[in-house]
Amino acid sequence: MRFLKGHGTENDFVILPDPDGELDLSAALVAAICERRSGIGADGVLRVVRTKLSPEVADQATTAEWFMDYRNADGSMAEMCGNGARVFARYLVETGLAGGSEFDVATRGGVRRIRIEDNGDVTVDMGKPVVRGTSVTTVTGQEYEGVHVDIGNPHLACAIGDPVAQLDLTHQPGFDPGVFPRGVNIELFNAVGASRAVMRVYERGSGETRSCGTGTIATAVAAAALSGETTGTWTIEVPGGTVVVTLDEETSYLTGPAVILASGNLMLAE
Ligand SMILES: N[C@@H](CCC[C@H](N)C(=O)O)C(=O)O
Repeated sequence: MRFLKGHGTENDFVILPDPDGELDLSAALVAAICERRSGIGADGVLRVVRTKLSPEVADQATTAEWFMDYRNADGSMAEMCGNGARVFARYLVETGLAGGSEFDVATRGGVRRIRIEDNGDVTVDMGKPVVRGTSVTTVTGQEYEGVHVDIGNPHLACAIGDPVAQLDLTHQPGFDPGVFPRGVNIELFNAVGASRAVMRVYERGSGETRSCGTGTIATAVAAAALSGETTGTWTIEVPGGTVVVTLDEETSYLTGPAVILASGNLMLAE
């Protein structure tokens, strides 16, 4: 099985080209691939398959030729992955499967418009984030309140007073399963000045990662809300780098680098 490895601000992915939809990608195989010692190691898998051959998103095939079939490191499926979409787009461009500076990609969360910037960064139109109220998380016994943001997938973005660098995120933070029956991605951030935040994240299905694109959108929404705003441009610093989030009346945009760094042949059993 051919594979590539890539990352977006160190949120890392194994890419599996499967244009004709022949791969039976079980949760166990995904978890084995993502395992950092006995596998290749990654936060998730991006299967590249023709949209028209993927019944769950076939209705998107009129605009998006390629479907980003995203899986978390534990093998679970997610609706959307912002950094994954940037890396997926980089793969399509580098292999000639997509041309021009703008094109669409199919995802479980709907069609996402991609723009390749002049400096090589990739921008994803992430759609309009929906705020669904507030909830709380518990990290090493400390409770933090946050904003429940839906950006295709569920997030709880919490502005905290403690420095995020000092948090212990080696264990699953607590959350209310009544509010998040399918689990939740939890962002903890410190707002720095008027339009900057420092964020860490504990992702559903992957644990702590060094960046989360959808999480940076949720953080921008929560950070903006602190000053009573719903629009603006936010720079979000994550352990793996920096991304820019723009919120406007209609939608949100995620901009940042995306890198393909290796390719090879995977010999794990299919
Ligand atoms: N890292 C991603 C989000 C991946 C999905 C998430 N773990 C979930 O289960 O919802 C991103 O960059 O958005």
